Amino acid sequence: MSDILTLTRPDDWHLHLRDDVALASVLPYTARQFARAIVMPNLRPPVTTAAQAVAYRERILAALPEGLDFEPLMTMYLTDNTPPDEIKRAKDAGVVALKLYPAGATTNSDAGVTDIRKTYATLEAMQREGLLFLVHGEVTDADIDVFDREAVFVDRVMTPLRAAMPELKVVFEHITTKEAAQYVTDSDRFTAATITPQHLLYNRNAIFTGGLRPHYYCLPVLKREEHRQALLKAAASGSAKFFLGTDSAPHAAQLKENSVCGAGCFTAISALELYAEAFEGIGALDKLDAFAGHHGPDFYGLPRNTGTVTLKREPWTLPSAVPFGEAQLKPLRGGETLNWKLI
Ligand SMILES: NC(=O)N[C@@H](CC(=O)O)C(=O)O
Ligand SMILES: [Zn+2]
Ligand SMILES: [Zn+2]
Repeated sequence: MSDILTLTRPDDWHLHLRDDVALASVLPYTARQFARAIVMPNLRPPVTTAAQAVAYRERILAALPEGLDFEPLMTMYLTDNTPPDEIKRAKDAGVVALKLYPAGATTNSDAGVTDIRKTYATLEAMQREGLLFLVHGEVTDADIDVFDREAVFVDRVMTPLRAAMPELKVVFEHITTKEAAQYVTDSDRFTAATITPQHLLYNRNAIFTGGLRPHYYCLPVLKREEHRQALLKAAASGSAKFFLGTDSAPHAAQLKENSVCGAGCFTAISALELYAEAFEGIGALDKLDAFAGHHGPDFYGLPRNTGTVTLKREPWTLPSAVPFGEAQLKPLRGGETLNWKLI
């Protein structure tokens, strides 16, 4: 059993960096591990135009500490009213993808899409221009059980969408169920998925162990053990359709530990260590390099990174809280021991 793990320098294909002082607080954690990240556009107000994406990119680069080499890959927030002609401007501005937030599905999704068919002309423009479509895959109907929202999304939205837009590259973000893993496995080369560390490491019991644990609450919510097993199998299958996307989603601790707790787990501080633990747990450490460093750039049509990062088997204790502007941020697993350490 080796105590050193050298990986192709990875990218994070799903990341929330927020803005202003929050951005400055969390960006260094990502930039020390990852060469690039797909930056989510669910700011308040959301990043809905190419010009806003360019301005956000500038703010990220301005917040990047000296000496860290990191490239933010920008996305835009799709609304019912995103004009098809904004897609050309997006492409010219270097935007790589648009994001679907079904209205009401998750954090800052109130400006999201109310009916995907309203956006088809814009999706057609994306298909033409080669922009990717990133999907928060949950239906929002109040009569659908929160644990079933992803599986229902597969039938009600994904299947018709793929039929209508067969050559649009779609990333089913942060998948959490065996239904989604199966759907992506069975689909053609235009569909892929990201998987978070928390959905590989935990089932829904983690939210309820000894009391309600807000820092394990994200959306889509953690599922039953059989789903976690299906995700592990997909991630370690070697299939190029599955790749790393942390969905690291910082929320101030006082807002997580509240009568209404926002959805999101902060994992950027120890992302690679968490993935290493998950892959090692099923004896698949040899599959981590391709999952973290190859499949993402290949699907996006970008070059793989040339550098490497190294993890060492060395127990260390994750801080229980870190600064988040004036507030505090509590990492997933904060205060606990991790077995791998990025060096
Ligand atoms: N995953 C989450 O629970 N939260 C994300 C939004 C998202 O990715 O759905 C956030 O922005 O906080
Ligand atoms: Zn989401
Ligand atoms: Zn997210």
